[in-house]
Amino acid sequence: MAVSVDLLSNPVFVLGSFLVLFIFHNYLHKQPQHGKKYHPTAATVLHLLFNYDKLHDYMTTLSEKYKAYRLYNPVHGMVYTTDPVNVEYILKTNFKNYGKGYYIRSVTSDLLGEGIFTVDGDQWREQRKVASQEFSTKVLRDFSSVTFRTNTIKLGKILSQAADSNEIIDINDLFMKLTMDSIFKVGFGIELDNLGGNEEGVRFSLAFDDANNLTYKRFVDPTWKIKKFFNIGLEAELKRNLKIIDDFVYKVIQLKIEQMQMSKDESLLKKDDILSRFVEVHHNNPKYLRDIILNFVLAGKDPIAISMSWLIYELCKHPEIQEKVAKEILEALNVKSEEIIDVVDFIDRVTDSALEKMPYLHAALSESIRLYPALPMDPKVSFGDDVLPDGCSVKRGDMVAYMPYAMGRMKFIWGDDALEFKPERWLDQDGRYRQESPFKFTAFQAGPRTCLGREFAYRHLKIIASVLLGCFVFKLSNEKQVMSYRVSINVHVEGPLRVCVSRRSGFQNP
Ligand code: HEM
Repeated sequence: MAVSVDLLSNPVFVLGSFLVLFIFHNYLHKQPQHGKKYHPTAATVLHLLFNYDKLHDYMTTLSEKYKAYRLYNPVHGMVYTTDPVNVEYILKTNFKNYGKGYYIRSVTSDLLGEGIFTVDGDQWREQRKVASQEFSTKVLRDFSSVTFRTNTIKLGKILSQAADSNEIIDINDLFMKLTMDSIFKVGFGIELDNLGGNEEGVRFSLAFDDANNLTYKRFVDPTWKIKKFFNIGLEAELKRNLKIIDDFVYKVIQLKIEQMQMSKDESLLKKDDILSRFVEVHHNNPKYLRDIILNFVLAGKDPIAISMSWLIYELCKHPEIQEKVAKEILEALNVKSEEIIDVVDFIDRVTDSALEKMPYLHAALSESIRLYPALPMDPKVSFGDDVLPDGCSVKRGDMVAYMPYAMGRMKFIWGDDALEFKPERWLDQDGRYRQESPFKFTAFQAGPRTCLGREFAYRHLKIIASVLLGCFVFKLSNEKQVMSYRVSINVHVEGPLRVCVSRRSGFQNP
């Protein structure tokens, strides 16, 4: 056993074996197989490991050559596509044939259990039904808006102090804390207070982020199961993080169950948060509640923080666009240039109807999500043999992934200016926001499994952005800084995003 683990850790052995298999595989696939056609094999799964730090740019480069291609993997076939026609087929037309399957579930289930992100079939349908009902309730809408407003005020105050003291701040770190606090409050009715520096909250958040990254690494490491078995390397690290996460989450669940059981007067018990409503029905199943919590945190926290960070980064790189966004916000909120206002007064004006008068902000958000989609690559498993609309075959058990990150950079989809940050591409001649086909703009997925939180996400992004951009001007502390991303389940900003903030005229100390 020890010998095989040593060999698996030896890059020369692993690379050599792959090269031999790769050449053999290429030879086989060049032979006609009962008239079937397969996508060209562009590289091997090991190339993903070697290019891990710039994984999505690497996949984009391959996508510039082929709209769909295979990566050689001895375990199962891997097909990657940026072709909207294939994407529509996988996500909608033949939805039944493509799902998470055993492979994706086995990679993600230590972290996400049997939550909505890992299951298929009836299990998925049931959870989707309950979650859709939750998302459509007025209670959730109102409670989440209040929570995001309250936490945005906290963030506004931190930025005010930074503006007064000319302090450089890491806005990415603040967004991660803001969204963790907000999602925890909406999901579980608990003040985590990451923004205020609560130690336990910060510890949980770090463990969650690390577990998220380590889980993603499994997709490119064919030896992860062996490492898990021997509890070595990254798998040992993942196990430590999962323990921190589980200890914390089970404590939250226990507390919630006790609170609900102790409350004598049912009518006084507040059940605004999502966990309270699930506890009513599933209080005997803490594992199920744990999975719901973690899937909800994964769904809601990172995508909002990430989208805000990339938006601020792009607006720092394009100060003229930042001014245009701010002008629209101030007009929509009816803030006069001579008016003196603080963050609390400001947020009172950010009503739903005011947010609807901000199509340019909406466009700027879509533009940064197009270029930096929270989920850069989304793999599905083919449940049966199939032929994609481009005429190429996939076999039962093959993984077929569409790639929102690479798709956002394809000239054949967005035109020659695909790489430019240009909110105008989302507006019609009259300046009204124009929806794109979900099979071209795939950041929220599409078809029956489309993101359930899309409307929720835009509303919260617009609340945060309208307050921050209406009250402050942002600049990169180092204007030459070029941000890169960290590879994980979500496409995070790599490292700190250091910015300087100054007040807009008329905006005063709260
Ligand atoms: C910019 C923000 C967001 C983006 C880009 C985004 C993107 C996505 C994507 C790509 C999926 C499909 C994932 C998969 O294949 O497993 C998804 C699913 C989902 N999203 Fe979002 N999301 C965002 C925000 C949110 C928020 C804030 C929530 C809720 C709080 C949410 C709730 C969900 C849920 C419940 C699903 C699972 C749908 C299903 O499998 O039926 N999302 N989202």
